[in-house]
Amino acid sequence: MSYKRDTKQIAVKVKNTKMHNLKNISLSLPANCLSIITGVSGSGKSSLLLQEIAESQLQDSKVIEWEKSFKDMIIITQKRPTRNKRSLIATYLDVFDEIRSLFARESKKENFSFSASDFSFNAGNGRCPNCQGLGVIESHQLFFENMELTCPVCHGSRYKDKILKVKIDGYSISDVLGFSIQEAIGFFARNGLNYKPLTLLTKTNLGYISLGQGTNSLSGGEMQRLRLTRTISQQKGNHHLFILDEPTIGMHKIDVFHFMELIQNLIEDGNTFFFIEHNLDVIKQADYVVELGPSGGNDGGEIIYSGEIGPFTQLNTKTSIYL
Ligand SMILES: Nc1ncnc2c1ncn2[C@@H]1O[C@H](COP(=O)(O)OP(=O)(O)OP(=O)(O)O)[C@@H](O)[C@H]1O
Repeated sequence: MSYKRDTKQIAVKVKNTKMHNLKNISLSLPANCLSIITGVSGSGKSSLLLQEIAESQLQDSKVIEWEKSFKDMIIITQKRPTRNKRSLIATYLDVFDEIRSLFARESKKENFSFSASDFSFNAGNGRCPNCQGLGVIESHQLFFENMELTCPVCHGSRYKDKILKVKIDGYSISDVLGFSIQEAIGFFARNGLNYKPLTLLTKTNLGYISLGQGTNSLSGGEMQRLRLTRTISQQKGNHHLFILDEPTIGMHKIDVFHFMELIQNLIEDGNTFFFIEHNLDVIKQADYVVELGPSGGNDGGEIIYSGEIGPFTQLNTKTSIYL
């Protein structure tokens, strides 16, 4: 079923907010559409969307009235969720357990008889004892920041040699962690693993990152797209509200195009998106726009425009003039 866009179908009403620099403003945002909050730096976008609206799910708010109930509200900001060195793309997407079980089954065929936990690099008997499965060791410098050096025992593979002898299609588990997402799809498909989260990731143009890359090494924009992918692949059904903070930051024009295709498809499926966004290619694709301004700080916090995208493109605001 494909949902019809109707900006008159209200998701949330904001009444007289004075959060930070916001000047007692009221507005509403539609359900089942893409709404974009834009405006110059410091105009109050985060105060409105990330604080006033998003935080109303955590506490009662006199200012926020939800007109539509969503199954879930998923807020994805620029903040990194974890600095955990052991969080990899594969573990973050919940696909690593399946890989480990596959290798454990293969080891039995080859009479090694390893268990899935032997293929863990976080614990167990299979990981390299020198680096505890990190593949790197930290070199402590007196005057400089600590440096990470490739582990001299496992040479970065994270595992003991006996674990690396188990191969599928000629690849060890360490080789599989070295696959890019794009390469891993073929391996997953051939071996009956769930490759849906990987194909979804390629739609957000992250097909180039590797399964074994640490999530702490991703940029803010990459991390948001990874979190979006994980959230979508874990969700059953639709009718979710997604709040994203400049998701296309750092993306090339062509990447933005593909990313927006994914977002538009998710809206067709019945989801609602609120973005903070400056990217003109994205703003053009919005159904509904709110521009805050006219400037930052105390000189901001007013509504310059709030309504459908069509009339907005005819105006001469600081944003619409470039559309
Ligand atoms: N916790 C806070 N307490 C007091 N003032 C705040 C707080 N957070 C933000 N502000 C102020 O409110 C104003 C709007 O900030 P906000 O972060 O909402 O702007 P923004 O439009 O999202 O900016 P940017 O595009 O630079 O992220 C700024 O003047 C900011 O200094």
